Amino acid sequence: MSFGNEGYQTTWSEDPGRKPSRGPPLMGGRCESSSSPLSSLRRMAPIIVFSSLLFCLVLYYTFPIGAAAIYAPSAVSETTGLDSVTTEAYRKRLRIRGTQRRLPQALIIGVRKCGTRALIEMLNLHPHIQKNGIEMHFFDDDERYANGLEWYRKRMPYSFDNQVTIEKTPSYFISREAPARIRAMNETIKLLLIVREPAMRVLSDYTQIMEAKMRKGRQVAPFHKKVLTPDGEINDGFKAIQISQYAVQRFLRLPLHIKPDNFYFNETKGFYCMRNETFQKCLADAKGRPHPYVDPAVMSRLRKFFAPFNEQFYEMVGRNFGWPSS
Ligand SMILES: Nc1ncnc2c1ncn2[C@@H]1O[C@H](COP(=O)(O)OS(=O)(=O)O)[C@@H](OP(=O)(O)O)[C@H]1O
Repeated sequence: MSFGNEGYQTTWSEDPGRKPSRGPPLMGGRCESSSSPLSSLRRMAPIIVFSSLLFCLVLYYTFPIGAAAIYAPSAVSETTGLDSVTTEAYRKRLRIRGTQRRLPQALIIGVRKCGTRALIEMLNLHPHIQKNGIEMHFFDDDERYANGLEWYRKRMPYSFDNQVTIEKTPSYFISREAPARIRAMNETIKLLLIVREPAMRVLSDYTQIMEAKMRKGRQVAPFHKKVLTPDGEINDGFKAIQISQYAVQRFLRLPLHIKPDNFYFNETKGFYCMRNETFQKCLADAKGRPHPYVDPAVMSRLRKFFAPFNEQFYEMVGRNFGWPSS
């Protein structure tokens, strides 16, 4: 082949799959151009693309989330070491490198119907928190407890070592066995207790029980018949009333992260809902059910009954919640 345009074009025209290039060749005819860096690169291109694809596939199937962790290092949060992709993947319980399942370092131990779900969901906005989504009933259920701590640990979500794993089971608060068992696991564990005006908590508890029974087509005694005895005394044999007689305490010592902006009031729902950069959510309809109408005199009776217990509780936690006493 000759140098110049002609030779160059001839070279390409021998390969009908390639388009002729405009202008002169960089280096003479076929033989010479095939040894140029550019044409070597051209020949190598399919091999490079194929090898890269193969490499990505191997990487993807070996470390499904590893690829996401490598991708976007610039988006990694300074405080958490997590980027939004890995956080999201993490929340879906996929394992990423550097994570493992850990025993909880904090527990929401109650109180039932006092906003325990709202509390765990709101805490979970903090990137140093990793919640366990379901109530484990590990410390208050003999059969589950007999499975051992390793069984419990394996049911916890994956977390980084700078994250606090948290679980909520409100009935730990009313279990005789749970305190000693929790202490045996970790005597420095943080316990969180959320409380609510006790008479209203009883009504909330009753509403849930009532709804569950009605769903099964069963009869439900009206509220006043559950909370008062036939001679008008407080029925303190009613479990919901026993649960509302509080005691215990709190705290986590985490860097400040969750801010007022993370909450907004939803007029329709009548409750605060949550949001961050990537999502917003309200709790499901089972939270914040409309309560049945109750004679105010019955609520007043309940409040009088709870008043001395509340005083003891205020003293114990060093805070007066100012709940009504009539
Ligand atoms: N943000 C937000 N959204 C919805 N609901 C909220 C919220 N904050 C607190 N609450 C109150 O939470 C009550 C339910 O409490 P729990 O989650 O502890 O219930 S449970 O024990 O897990 O069944 C639920 O009780 P009811 O109103 O009686 O349904 C709510 O009053």
